[in-house]
Amino acid sequence: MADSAQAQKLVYLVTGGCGFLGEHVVRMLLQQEPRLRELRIFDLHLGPWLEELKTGPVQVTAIQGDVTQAHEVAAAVAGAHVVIHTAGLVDVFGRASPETIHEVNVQGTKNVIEACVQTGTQFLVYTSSMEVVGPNIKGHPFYRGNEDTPYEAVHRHPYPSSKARAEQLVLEANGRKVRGGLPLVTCALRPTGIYGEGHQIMRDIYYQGLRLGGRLFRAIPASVEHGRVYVGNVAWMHVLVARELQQRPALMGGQVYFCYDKSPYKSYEDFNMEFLGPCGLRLVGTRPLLPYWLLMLLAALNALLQWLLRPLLLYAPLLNPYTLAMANTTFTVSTNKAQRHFGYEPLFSWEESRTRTIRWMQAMDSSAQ
Ligand SMILES: NC(=O)C1=CN([C@@H]2O[C@H](COP(=O)(O)OP(=O)(O)OC[C@H]3O[C@@H](n4cnc5c(N)ncnc54)[C@H](O)[C@@H]3O)[C@@H](O)[C@H]2O)C=CC1
Ligand SMILES: C[C@H](CCCC(C)(C)O)[C@H]1CC[C@H]2[C@@H]3[C@H](O)CC4=CC(=O)CC[C@]4(C)[C@H]3CC[C@]12C
Repeated sequence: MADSAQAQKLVYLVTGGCGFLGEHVVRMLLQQEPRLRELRIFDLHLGPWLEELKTGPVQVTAIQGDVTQAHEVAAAVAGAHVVIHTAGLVDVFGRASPETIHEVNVQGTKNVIEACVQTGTQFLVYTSSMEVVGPNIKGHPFYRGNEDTPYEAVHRHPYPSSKARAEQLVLEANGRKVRGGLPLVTCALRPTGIYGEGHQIMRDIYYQGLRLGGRLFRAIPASVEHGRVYVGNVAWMHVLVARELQQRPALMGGQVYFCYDKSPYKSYEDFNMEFLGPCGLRLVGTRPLLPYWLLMLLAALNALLQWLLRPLLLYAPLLNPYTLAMANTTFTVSTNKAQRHFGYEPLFSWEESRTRTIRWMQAMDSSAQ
């Protein structure tokens, strides 16, 4: 009876709800969360697609706001039962300054936590990242690891450092008393590299391939495995974890969960070819065409150029020392913790995830022509 008493009673807030992952979380909540009364979508930039959601049975409230502004966050959080905090500055290309990345990812998360405490919101789900673990600066492989696998997590880059600090703050906040006296229940989800409809980096690589006459050149050995997970499954995990956190706070509060599904273990480039291949692109070479030291040199040159050109223009290519190290270090996850703790099974099979992603890329292609 508890469930029917709660029917259509809950208010959810999704920060970053207009981003790549955020949009999938929003749509998944509307499809899969029957207890939803109101869905608040908080983002710096609101998408026009939100309008089409406003005609359904759930009240959809779009809030244009900035997570770095505590008062804007508090106003959005007030009265929400659950907050899913996906907003973040995802930048490993040097587009934003380290201070800005820290401000959005760390201060923004502090603001969300404080808003929950002050306004009495009891459940907080944080979108963390595999990057809070690694790959580390020493390039140690993480091979089919799980949440308990020992690994020396050492970061220097602002993005993983900020995600790690934000995750720590969220986990430490578990158990704090919120307004009204109930304990805050928090947990963090750590996606590996997300792919699927709307993935900007995949789009960039696709257009890069087109500019190179339909070819991409292998830079990374096929033996280096990189963990990937389909955006629909990451979204589903967020919906499920938010629901189950309310049922099993003692088990799930303060926990971290990797996001995983049945996507195959492959190198970053070979995995991308699962989608780029059917769109007409070819990966040239069975081995890297350039030796690693030369790639490292080019990456360093890109970093230097970025620094030199900064006063004039933003030069932010895909290749830099950090992205090269990321792509060139094995990092894969093999775990069933989410299944054990809250019954997670991927909603989309690998075949379906692949088909959906290819269909999106082909549609993008035809609309570009
Ligand atoms: N894309 C990936 O492969 C992975 C992403 N993540 C995490 O998932 C979350 C979502 O990432 P994506 O969807 O890929 O990125 P995204 O850039 O597409 O989405 C982030 C959203 O946050 C919003 N946002 C940024 N700064 C904001 C601010 N100051 N105030 C309010 N909203 C702000 C953006 O406008 C955007 O809509 C991030 O927290 C990211 O760290 C974690 C693992 C992998
Ligand atoms: C852009 C990189 C691939 C470049 C290939 C090269 C060097 C040959 O040109 C991407 C390789 C690994 C990606 C990252 C990884 O999937 C983990 C991530 C987790 C996040 O939380 C955010 C995104 C990312 C950092 C992702 C970004 C692109 C790569 C570095």
